[in-house]
Amino acid sequence: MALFNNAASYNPPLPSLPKLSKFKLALCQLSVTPSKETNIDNARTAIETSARSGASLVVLPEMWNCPYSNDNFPKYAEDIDVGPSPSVDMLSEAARRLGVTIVGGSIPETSDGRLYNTCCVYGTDGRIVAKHRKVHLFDVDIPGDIVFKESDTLTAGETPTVADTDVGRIGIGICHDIRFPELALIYAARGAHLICYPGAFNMSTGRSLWELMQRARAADNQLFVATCSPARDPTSGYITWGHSTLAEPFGEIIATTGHKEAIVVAEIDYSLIHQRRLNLPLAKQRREDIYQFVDLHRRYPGK
Ligand SMILES: NC(=O)CC(=O)C(=O)O
Repeated sequence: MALFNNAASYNPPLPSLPKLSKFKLALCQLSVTPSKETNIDNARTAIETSARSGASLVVLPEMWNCPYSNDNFPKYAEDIDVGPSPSVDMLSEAARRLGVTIVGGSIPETSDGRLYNTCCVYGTDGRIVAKHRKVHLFDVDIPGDIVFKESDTLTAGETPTVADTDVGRIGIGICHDIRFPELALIYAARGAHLICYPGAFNMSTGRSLWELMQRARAADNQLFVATCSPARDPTSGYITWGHSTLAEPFGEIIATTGHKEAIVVAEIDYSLIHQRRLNLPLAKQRREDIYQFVDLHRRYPGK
């Protein structure tokens, strides 16, 4: 029985290797304070430290410039396209000055009267090469534990996002986006080497799901997955799990950290993608005679 309409064949290409196929990645697990200026200064310092450690790719957390709450999102929001945007200016300047690619975590974005949870990717020339607006908003209701409704203030993005950079093709998801294997499947089908998920899982979902989700997305799609969380602040209204992590194409964890402020530096070698896909050729074993994959974005580009 076909579960999906036969519009596209899911046969992820072996992605060709980018300019830099072996490089260091840094995950900056930043403390987030009520002062946006302090957050921007801290992020700049962490990026500089990462570059000094030899990182070619630096990843920041979800909502690194703004304590995570619906009250704060409008107060800390920046208009990325029109400006002013001190967070974007800092990231762009740092990427260019240090010659690193930056997956700029996420910040609240204001645009045409709406708010989004948005991640920009910066090339080594400082230009924004991709902008991802979180497509799955985090609405959760676990009575006695956690209630949060991003949809009270935020609007969901409409498209998957792939960035072509010096350090490969990178698919972007923001936190709750990691729970949707379909998004990761699209990135794999488009030849991504790595999926980056800036994220801020909380103490409840973090314990049970944070590691599981990233290892699953890496193993399902036989590519690298990197997550980057804010550091845990037990006094905050929304306490984050931490544990920023890099997983490889078999789902093994290459590097991770605890819940305090930290920079995780680890080496990525994309030849492992080829090796793992030879070891276990899932693309050839897939039963497209009984189920098929539809990449709706490819079918309706621009939607
Ligand atoms: N910020 C989020 O999307 C949080 C999330 O997904 C969680 O599980 O916590």
